[in-house]
Formats: sequence, structure tokens, C-alpha cells
Amino acid sequence: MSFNRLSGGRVVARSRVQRTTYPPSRRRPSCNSLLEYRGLHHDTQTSIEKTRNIGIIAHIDAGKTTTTERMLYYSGYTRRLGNVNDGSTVTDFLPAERQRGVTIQSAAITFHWPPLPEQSVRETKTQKGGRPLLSPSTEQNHMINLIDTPGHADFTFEVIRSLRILDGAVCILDGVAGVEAQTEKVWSQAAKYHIPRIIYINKLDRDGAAFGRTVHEIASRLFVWPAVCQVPWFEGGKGRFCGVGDVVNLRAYRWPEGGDGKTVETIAVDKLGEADALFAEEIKKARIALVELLSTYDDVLVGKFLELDERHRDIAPNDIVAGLRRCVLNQDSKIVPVFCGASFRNIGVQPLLDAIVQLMPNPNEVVIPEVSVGRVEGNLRQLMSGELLSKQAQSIPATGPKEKKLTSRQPMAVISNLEACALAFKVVHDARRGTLVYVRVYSGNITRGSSLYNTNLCVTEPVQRLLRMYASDSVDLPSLPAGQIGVIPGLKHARTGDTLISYIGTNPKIGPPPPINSLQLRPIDVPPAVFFATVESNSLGEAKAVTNALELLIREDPSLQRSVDEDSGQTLLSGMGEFHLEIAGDRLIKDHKAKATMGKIEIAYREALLFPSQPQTAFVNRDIAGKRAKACCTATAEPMPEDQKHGNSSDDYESHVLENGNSITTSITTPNVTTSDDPAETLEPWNGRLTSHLTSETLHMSLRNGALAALSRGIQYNFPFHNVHVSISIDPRHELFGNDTSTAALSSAAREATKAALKDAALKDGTALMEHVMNVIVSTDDASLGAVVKDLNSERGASVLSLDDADVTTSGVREDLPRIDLRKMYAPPDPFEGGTTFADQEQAEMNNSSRQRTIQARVPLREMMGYLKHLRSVTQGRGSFVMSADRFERVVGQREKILRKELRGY
Ligand SMILES: Nc1nc2c(ncn2[C@@H]2O[C@H](COP(=O)(O)OP(=O)(O)OP(=O)(O)O)[C@@H](O)[C@H]2O)c(=O)[nH]1
Repeated sequence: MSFNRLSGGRVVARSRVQRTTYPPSRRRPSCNSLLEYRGLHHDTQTSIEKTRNIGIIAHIDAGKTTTTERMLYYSGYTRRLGNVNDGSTVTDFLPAERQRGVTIQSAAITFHWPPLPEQSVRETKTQKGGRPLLSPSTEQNHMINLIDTPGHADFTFEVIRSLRILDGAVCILDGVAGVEAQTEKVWSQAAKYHIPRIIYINKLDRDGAAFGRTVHEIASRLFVWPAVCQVPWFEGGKGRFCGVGDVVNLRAYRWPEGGDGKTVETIAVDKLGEADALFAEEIKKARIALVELLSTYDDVLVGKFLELDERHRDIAPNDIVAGLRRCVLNQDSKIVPVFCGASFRNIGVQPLLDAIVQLMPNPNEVVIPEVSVGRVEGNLRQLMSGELLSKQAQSIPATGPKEKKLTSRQPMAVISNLEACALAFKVVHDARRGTLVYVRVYSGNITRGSSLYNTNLCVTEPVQRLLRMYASDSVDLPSLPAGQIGVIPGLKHARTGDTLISYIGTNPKIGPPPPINSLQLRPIDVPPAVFFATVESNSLGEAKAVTNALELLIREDPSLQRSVDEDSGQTLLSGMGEFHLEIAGDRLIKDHKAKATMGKIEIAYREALLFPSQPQTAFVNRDIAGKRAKACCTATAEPMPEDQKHGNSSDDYESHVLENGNSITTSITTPNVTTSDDPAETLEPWNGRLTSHLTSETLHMSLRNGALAALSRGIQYNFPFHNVHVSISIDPRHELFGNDTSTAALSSAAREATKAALKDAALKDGTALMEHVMNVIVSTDDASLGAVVKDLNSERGASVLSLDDADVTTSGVREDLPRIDLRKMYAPPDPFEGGTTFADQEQAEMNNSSRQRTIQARVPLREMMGYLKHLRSVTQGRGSFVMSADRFERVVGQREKILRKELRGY
């Protein structure tokens, strides 16, 4: 990378070695407190081009938090190096994180690279002193909004919600373990959101670290071309890992042993001594490979290459950086730059920061976010140009004067009133500041004192303050422009995934006018919960407080779900994994101070129908919340038909396929139904039964909610239903009763009718018990392979699908991605594994008993409970695994008998 800043530094060593501080100046600006210092940062206007919204993603324990801590230290944000092992990190600030040394929630932190105030002071002096000027690219100060995400698979939702709003990611690999199962998972999640990525191979100081082997794994398991931008430097060839070779600038950086990493020696490649001659050769070799790889995809670089008569070394570093950047941004190239270091030993982090600002996109360079207005979908650019609103207007039949007025409204007039559009991607309850809602602004500007309309919940909330977060600290902001990430404290309703808009002239009671009030950024998908535990308050008097604490917890983490068992009245908390629920229980009691007890963590099974029901009609006529509620509808339930895979809808028919594998169709049986808000128009065809508050949309939604409630509880085992199709029909001429037919009445009727249908379907032969079967990928060393496979087969009822199959990824077999020809890619040889060619490397790997092996198996979830502990003991701590829900399967035979006894006691 362009490390020219080093050449402008203070020379204190031998003439051919420059020893400099990195970043060059280390003194803090003259201000009294850390917050004042951060305020200084904030006051500096950072343009959108110099903003980077970046995430750090990886398998558990790869070194995300350790690397983040170094970034904060070198950027001047912290004064001392925090460490995971002694619980002193900035980003892992929750008590549970510090206790366990694992990241549980993603932490957002903002800093500048290079550090702004001190650098600008120093550079002015340097230039006056006649020292070399910095290159333009490194002179520019960038603001990095960085999110450190958890690596544990149970907290995948934290990663997903962070990826949703990030513009780029650094994927950290453990140089010993290589590409691990969870690496593949987060990698493919980032690919799903089209997030440009760079890779940092960490822990190269550890025994068994193998950079070359890891580079091969990047190609074979992540299906991308590794662009090796750095090669590791082992002193004298096989000594201590002491630095990196910079392939772009043809120089080497060495970090003296034991320091804090701020002092770095820079040595031009031609000046490396005899002892490191092989290393110098390797840097030159890597340069040729890098230029050739980039030339395959980047026409501009090919032009430069040809101009220079194909002399690889003569291409200017800036041209290579520009070519790399184009490849990173154009993901069709499948080129991913690779860097290396040992963050714990303070080696390699500053060049990684340079790479982030130079190669990662700014918010204007990323894929345009998807949005929807009503039922019309498109992207933000189409919305801002008015195109989406015009489409939306054409999609509604203008049946009444009110609708005509709305649809004829000029789209651009509506858009010009849209002051800001943002996505809430995280909610945190902070003991000091109350609820903090993290937002990413996608268009316009959120200002302090404005109001935000939540288009998911249809409520308006005031923006009393705006903050920029520095992990657990913050600084107030007057406004938050598009492309930025910030925090709004004090919002009472906003949840993760809600779209918030600021619209000029919004009536706080009813919100902005339609259709802009239905504007939604693509929501964040919540994965299904697979484990649950009971939560009981310690006394009746505490029950309310426990419910409130649970609600706060769920608002923070929507991958947790709360339900109440109708029979026992017990509250159930469901989550993504054992560890997830364990931490949730811990936080409920310790952080939210709930006086409650959490029961044993159990598996959430499902029930399925074996036969269809007869139609069942329910008629509700009672008081709900002090108001008369009267409605009637008819439901049938059946095992989900094969063709019911996609939802569709019109005004009198809505079919939804739900995430839990069920589907619901609601239909209005009278033809020619109108959906106007105007009672005068709806009275006639619906025979006077429809009230002004009841449009076809709210009618469908109420029926669907009722059916959903009935499906959440099975007939035989009380587990939610799975793969059931429910049809609900309503005849508005006879089954709606004017203003007495409220949404609550409709939901209640739909719930009762669906329940009756489910019972009727189960009359003949009960329901089938369904269990989650997981797709499990175990990584272990060669020596433990036999024991792990035996245990999976004989103790866990697994079907082992493959061993070391390169086509297998955590999400199953990946057939869609083209293979990388490993013989055409460059990776330096690993000094400790022998061999210089690809074949040598392969042979060395084959002979190596610590080589990582991968087993793919399908295993019932029940048999995976407590597996991590067991795997660690079988593999002497070297094994790890990830699993993802594959499908539900019916439990039959002996296994059904055992489970039935366990669940029902007979
Ligand atoms: N030897 C060595 N150890 C490292 C290095 N980087 C991190 N570690 C250690 O690896 C362990 C895990 O580091 P973390 O930084 O917590 O890893 P993480 O990826 O943030 O972990 P999770 O967030 O829990 O997934 C800690 O004990 C670190 O001290 C490194 O470069 N060399």
C-alpha cells in the first residue's frame, strides 16, 4: 500500500533504515479531556468522500477485538492498549463480554485515520522544514465508523444487522486456523449485501501460522482471487515474525520486539541485507503476481503496464492502489486484497488502516439501497427521482375523489419535503442515557429538534439529541447527514429494522401523507429462534417489572422472542442458540436488574398437520377492551401444498408465505370490492358493513394476525405449527357489522376459526412432531478427525455428508460460484511447512497432522446441545463448528417415542 507517510518521518536509525513513528506524530492535541479531543474530531467537517463505514467480521477468536483496540490506539483515540484477556477493551464493554472475553454485541466506534489534529499540526511543520511532502492520498484525513461484530454463531443476527448498514468489511482470518466455518458464513452474508471486502491474516506470530496456506484457502473456500499486497517477514527466514513486506511500494516494515507498535523501521526492498535476501525476492515475486492479477481485470492498469513495456516494478504504487480499489469496488472481479500481521504483537495494524481508507468505498460508492413505497419496490435513487412514487400512483385504482387527489400529487413535490430517510439498525438500553437507537442515514439530513416518523409503527417521535458514539462514550451532534452512522437517544418506540423519515409539515398525530408514509428501506431479516427457556418472576409483585425488562431486551435484540404458554401462563424466551439464551438470561438479571429466574434451555420443536380440516366458522360477539367486537369468518387448515411457496396479493386476496414455513391466504369473497378510505364509496358495494377505518389492507392484516396467533401454538405438544396452510375467507355482506367490526374483532374471529380448523385437522391422527435438523460443519485437526466422525455417527445420529469437500460451505454445497484455479494464483511458501511450489505446499499439508479437516454432517439439533464443550475435549481444544438450520424433519419410530415421553411424560 502507499505507506509514503513513513518516508516523511523522523529518521533515527541507520541511513538505509528509517525508524519512524506510525502514525508520524503521537502527541495529543492540547485539550484537557478525551471527550474534548473527540469533540475536536467531530468539529472537523469530514466530507462524505472521506467517510468509511466499515465492519470487522470473522470467525470467533480470530482477533477482531484485539485489532480494533490497536486501531483505536494508533488513531489516538485511546491512550493505552486494551486487551481482551484482561477485560480492558473499549469495544467489548458489556460486563458479560469482559467476563467471558467474547464479543456479544456489535460496538460502533468513530475515529480518524490518520489522527486529525496532531497530524495537521505536524505536517505543516514538516513541509516548512523542507522534508518530503506526503502523497495526496495519505494527506487526507478520513473518518472511520467502525463496527466490531461478534464471531460466535449464536450472535449471527448482530453480524447481519451490522452488515445491512455497512459499506465495506475487513475479514480477519486466524493465520493458524485459516478459513474457518464461521468465516465462510460471514463472508457469504457480506456477499449477499454486496459489501466490498479486504482480508487481514492475523496471528502470524503463533506456532503453526501459515500465510501461504491461508491464502490458498481464501481461493478454494471463499472463491475469490487473493491479491497478496503484503507478505510476512520472519527474521532471517525462519525466525520471529517481525514485520511485513509491502508488495505495492516494494519495501519492508519491521516492528521492534516488545514495543507498542508505534515505532516502525522502513527498508527499501533493494536494501534488505543478505540474511533477508529470500524475503526481498519474495516481495518482488509478489509484485509481479499482483500486477498480473490486476491486469486481468483492470483495463486502466493494463494500459499503464503496456506503456511501461511490461516492467512490473516500474508501475507507480499509486496506480496499483487505484487498480486495486477499482477491483474491490467492482465485485465481479472477485479480487480481494490480502494483508497480514499479528495484532496482539502490535504488528501490521497501521498499514491495514491505510488500506481501509484507500481501498474501501465511501458511502456514495456503494450499491444503492432498496426501498419500497406501498407495494412498489425499487431503489433509493428511483425514489429520489420521483419514479417510484409515479409507479406507485399508477398501481392504485383511483376510485374516489380523495384517492384521485393523492395520486395526482406531484411526486417531486412530495420528495422535496422528504428531509431525511434512515434505518434504525440497533437499539441499546444504556444505564446512563436510556434507550439509544443507532441509525444509518441514507438520504438528507437528520437534525436535532426535528421529528421522525416511523413508517413501520406509524408513530412520530422527536429527535431531542443526536450523538456520535465512541463505544460507550459519546459526543453531541447538531445534525447527521446522509452516509453517516449516529445515535438518537430517547426514542420510545423505534426498533431494529424500522425506517425513520423526517418530512416537512408532518402532522405528529397522523404522520406524513400517503404514500410516503409507507416508505421502507429493506428490512433486516430476523432468523428463526430454535431454543427457548422459561422466565419466571421471583414474586407476583415483580411480574410487571420482569415483563418490561424482557421487552427492553427484545427491543435490543429482535432475534429473541417472548411468548406466553396459554395453559401454564409461563413466559417463554426463545433465541438462536444455547449461548445466546444464556447471555440473554444473564443480561436480563444483571444488566436489566429483573428479579427473575430462567429455566432450563430447551429445543423449540414444531408440529405439522397430517390431514386437511373441514371449513370452520367462528362468530365473535363480545366486548374487547370495553368496546363491542363483532365479526365472523371461516377458516380451513391443511398441510402446506407444494405450490404455496410464494405469496401474492390483490385488493380482495392476499397470500403470504411466512418465515416459519406456514402460509396464510385471506380473501374477501365479494367481487368488486373497493378500498377507498372514503366511507361514502365503500358503503355501497359492501352493503353498508365497512367502516371508514377498515380498508381492505387493514382487514387482511387483522385476519392474518388472528391466524398467526392460532398457528403459534400446537394442538398436541403446544409447539408452533410448521408447514401449515391456512385459508380464511370473509363475506363482507354478512360477516362485517359496521363500526362493531374492529380490527381486534376480526383478529379474534380469525384466531378462533383457525384454532377450530387446526383442531379439526388433528382429530383423525393427531399432529406430527417436527425437529430441526442442522447443517453442521466441524473443523478439526487431522489427528482428531477419526474421533470426531465416530462421535457424530454413533452418539449423535448424524449423517456425515462429506469430508474436506471444497464445494461445501456452511450454507450447503455451493454450485453457483466459479472455482479459482489454484495453480494460477500466487501465494508465498510457508517457511515452517517446507516447499515452494503449489504441489509442495499440498504435499506438506497432506503430511501435516495439524492440518485442518472439515466434516459436513446433518445432525438433529437436540443432539448438538452442549456439543462445543464435547468437541473441545475430543480435539484438545482445537476443534470448532458452525451450524445453520437446514430444515424441519418429522420425528418417527423409536425416536418419536423417546421424545414424546420426554415432552409429554407418556
Ligand atoms: N498470539 C496472538 N494472539 C492473538 C492475536 N490477536 C488476538 N489474539 C488472541 O486471540 C484471542 C481472541 O482475540 P479477540 O480479539 O477477542 O478475538 P475476536 O475475534 O474479537 O473474538 P470474538 O469477538 O469473541 O469472536 C485473545 O486471547 C487474543 O489475545 C495475535 O495476533 N497473536
